[in-house]
Formats: sequence, C-alpha cells, structure tokens
Amino acid sequence: MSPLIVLVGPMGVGKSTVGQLLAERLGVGYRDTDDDIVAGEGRTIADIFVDDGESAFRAIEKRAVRTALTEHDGILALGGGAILDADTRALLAGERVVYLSMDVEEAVKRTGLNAARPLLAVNPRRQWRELMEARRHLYEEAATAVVPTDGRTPEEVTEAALDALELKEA
Ligand SMILES: Nc1ncnc2c1ncn2[C@@H]1O[C@H](COP(=O)(O)OP(=O)(O)OP(=O)(O)O)[C@@H](O)[C@H]1O
Ligand SMILES: O=C(O)C1=C[C@@H](O)[C@@H](O)[C@H](O)C1
Ligand SMILES: [Mg+2]
Repeated sequence: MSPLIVLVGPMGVGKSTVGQLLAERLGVGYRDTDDDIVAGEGRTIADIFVDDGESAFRAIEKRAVRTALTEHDGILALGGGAILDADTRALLAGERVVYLSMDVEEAVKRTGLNAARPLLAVNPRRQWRELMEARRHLYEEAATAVVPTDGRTPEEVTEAALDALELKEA
C-alpha cells in the first residue's frame, strides 16, 4: 500500500487544511505523521522536543513516516522537517509528492508565535528563513509538483494540486 498523495512543506503552509480537502475531493482518508507521533507517544510534539531533544524526535518521526507510507492509501501529510532524513527522502522517490510552498510573510501570518511550533518559538521570521534555506531544495527535489499557496484560499490550493497532478475526483 502507498499513499495517493504525500504532502510536504513547512510548518503552517496548509498541509492539514489542504490535505483534508484533497481527501474529501478524492474520496480517500487523511493521515498526518505529526498526529501519529502524538498519538503513539501520548505527548505533544513540543513536549517531545523539550523532554528528549530534536534528534530523538527525528528518530521517532522517521519510523512514523515509514509506517504511514506503507499503511496508508489516502492523503498523507508529513511533518515539516521529515524531509531532512535521507532514508525518508529515498522512500519518497517512489511517491506522488506535492510540495506546498509559501513566502516568509505568509508563513508568519499563518504560524504567528505559536508555542506549539517549537522551532519557531523565538524570532519566527529569521528562524523560518533559516529553516527554508536548509530545506527548500530538499522539498523541491522530492516534489512531483510544487504548488504555491501565497494569496490562494485552501480551496484554490486544493484545485491547483489536483490540476498539477492531473488527478480526477471520486
Ligand atoms: N491557503 C491558505 N490561506 C490562508 N490561510 C491558510 C491557508 N491554508 C491554511 N491556512 C491557515 O494557516 C494555518 C496553518 O494551516 P495548517 O494547520 O493546515 O498547516 P500545516 O502545514 O498543517 O501546519 P503544521 O505545521 O501545524 O502541520 C491555519 O490557521 C489555517 O487555517
Ligand atoms: O519543521 C519542523 O521541523 C517541524 C514541523 C512540524 O510539522 C512538527 O513535525 C515539528 O514541530 C517539527
Ligand atoms: Mg498540520
């Protein structure tokens, strides 16, 4: 089993929002590896970062992504940093991957100063830019289609993704 679409992109770009719309439009299920991690660990992602550190979180995330890629046949959203793992990127090579992109101002609007996003807790604008410098090329390399989300409603992003993939609705 393999997902119909894998969504990648930075925190707050709309993976959950658009992922659920895509799932409705295509008549399939929606799954999110961040949610799988929270359910499996019984604690929030922020708590995992604080208690065990980022590298422990990445190890948990890598397992969660591998499991979801083999178990789920609908829309799968990956955590924003999952793309950093080389083994995960190798697994994505065989998948239909949509990279949802946005610019920094849109990112600040959508994520704000939300403490639930530990990587953006201090100086979100600068941290977002730094994260994207390290990740943009990884998202782009993994992507079957890049769908910009700036100035688009979630419905418009959903439509653009369906068009880009030439997927027909259920
Ligand atoms: N196209 C859009 N235009 C404007 N706001 C949007 C759009 N897509 C999502 N949002 C809003 O941006 C915020 C983040 O969206 P969402 O939670 O779907 O992103 P995400 O990529 O799943 O983030 P996370 O990193 O938390 O998983 C939400 O408040 C959502 O309503
Ligand atoms: O961009 C990241 O590194 C992260 C994104 C979120 O989806 C979560 O997986 C976590 O907050 C880390
Ligand atoms: Mg989400």
